[in-house]
Amino acid sequence: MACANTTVAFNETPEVVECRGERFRLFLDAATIQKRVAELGRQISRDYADRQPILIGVLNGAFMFLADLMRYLTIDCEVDFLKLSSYGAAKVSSGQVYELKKIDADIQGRHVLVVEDIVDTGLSMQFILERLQAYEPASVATVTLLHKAEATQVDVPLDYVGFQIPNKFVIGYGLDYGQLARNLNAIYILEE
Ligand SMILES: O=P(O)(O)OC[C@H]1O[C@H](OP(=O)(O)OP(=O)(O)O)[C@H](O)[C@@H]1O
Ligand SMILES: Nc1nc2[nH]cnc2c(=O)[nH]1
Ligand SMILES: [Mg+2]
Repeated sequence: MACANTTVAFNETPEVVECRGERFRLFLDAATIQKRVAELGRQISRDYADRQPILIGVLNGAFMFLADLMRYLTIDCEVDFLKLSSYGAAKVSSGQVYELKKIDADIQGRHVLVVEDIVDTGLSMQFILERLQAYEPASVATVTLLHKAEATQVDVPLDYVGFQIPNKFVIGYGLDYGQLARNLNAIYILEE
């Protein structure tokens, strides 16, 4: 099944998808993802029981994970977004992080949860954490659905991690390949 020019309905999870001429194999199915996101939601709700955090989603990749995670939070919370770009259309990080949109919310004195789809080299998360400190939040914690520990080059604190994954390129559930494949309901890994 191709994701470049074929519609994959939200309830379909093929074993293999083709995107921009590359084959990807099913790695984390929708049920597995939802179960883990629910666990993270429960854990964050417990940890923030006496606080009202603001979730900062990192566009574009984190939009789907953030939307699901918020629905598993049983505490009052707010949301805002910033937008970065580092991967471009490639399968490896450019090593350069660009800020494409700043946050709008005033986070001074607030409890911030940075929500990422993936921490790979760690350069995006490092850039975000440095930027956010300037706004003097009361606390900052990080949430990432995926972590490629083998690829992480910098020391960034990760407070909530959904899945540790191998150092391979993945797509789906918000993660793109040249802007495509974000709409897949599961996560697929590059076949080499
Ligand atoms: O740890 P790193 O090596 O910095 O990589 C992680 C970042 O790369 C991807 O975003 P990207 O910049 O490709 O933009 P996108 O979110 O719009 O897909 C991903 O969504 C993370 O934000
Ligand atoms: N789609 C995608 N984006 C990334 N950004 C950093 N790592 C990855 C990855 O493995 N897949
Ligand atoms: Mg991103």
